[in-house]
Amino acid sequence: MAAITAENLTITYDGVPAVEGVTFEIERGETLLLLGPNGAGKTTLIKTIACFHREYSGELRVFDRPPCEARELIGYVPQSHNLNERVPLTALEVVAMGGVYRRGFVHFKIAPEILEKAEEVLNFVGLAGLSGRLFRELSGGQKQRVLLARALISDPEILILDEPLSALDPSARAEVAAVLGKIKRERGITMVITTHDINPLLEVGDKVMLLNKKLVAFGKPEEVLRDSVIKSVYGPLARVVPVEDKLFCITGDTHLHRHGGGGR
Ligand SMILES: Nc1ncnc2c1ncn2[C@@H]1O[C@H](COP(=O)(O)OP(=O)(O)OP(=O)(O)O)[C@@H](O)[C@H]1O
Repeated sequence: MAAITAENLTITYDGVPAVEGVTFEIERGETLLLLGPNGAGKTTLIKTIACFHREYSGELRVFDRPPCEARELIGYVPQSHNLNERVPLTALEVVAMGGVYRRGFVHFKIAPEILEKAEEVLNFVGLAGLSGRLFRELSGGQKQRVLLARALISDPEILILDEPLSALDPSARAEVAAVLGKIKRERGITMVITTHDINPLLEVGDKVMLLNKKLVAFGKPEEVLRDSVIKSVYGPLARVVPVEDKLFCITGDTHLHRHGGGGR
């Protein structure tokens, strides 16, 4: 069954297109890696799938429903969390909040079954021992895993992640990528993940979309990650090279610059 279907989808802000004429389909359980340069429309597309943005034309279906009728199926992890870190919330409380909000109202006291579920998902993301630690005192990779747990607590059918690896160092990126792989293998959740750097995520990606306002390419990683395709968006120095039997995509985009993995 298709999890997400888009046909000739154009998304606008006050009539100005940010995403134009995009057609694609993602099956249940597949992971889509959404790649593209700054301003390509990645966040716009995922916000529209998650019903945070509604100005679009063409067809968009989430499990065969309009996005705004499928909201309870979607877990969304934004690029920067909206938690006020001056409030001393523990990791467990942050995760439990995901379970509370999903029910449409705010409790002052979190129900024991939600706390129990929060412990379970924290364990799933490998943070069982840190449930009592203050969120603000965690490392970047640990925070990102707590935010994943917060989205997982409501058992979403689709998990949408906006740049889950940005601002993390290489070892934290590998940690978070490993948890995403576990979510895919063990929970079979459909995922849409935006990224500037596709390399740490290639293992989890079933499909890759290269977006640059219009859809440049869409398909299996080996179909999309070809020199000619990558060069058409990122310029003549971009390329795809095999490294130890895996593809490595050099686009000159953020992470590669910051951490010296190659690039322009
Ligand atoms: N709220 C908004 N109002 C008007 N225009 C917007 C709004 N949000 C985004 N845009 C425009 O839509 C286009 C796509 O932006 P979007 O944030 O979706 O790109 P992106 O690929 O996620 O970029 P980045 O990688 O830099 O986050 C840009 O031209 C941007 O200026």
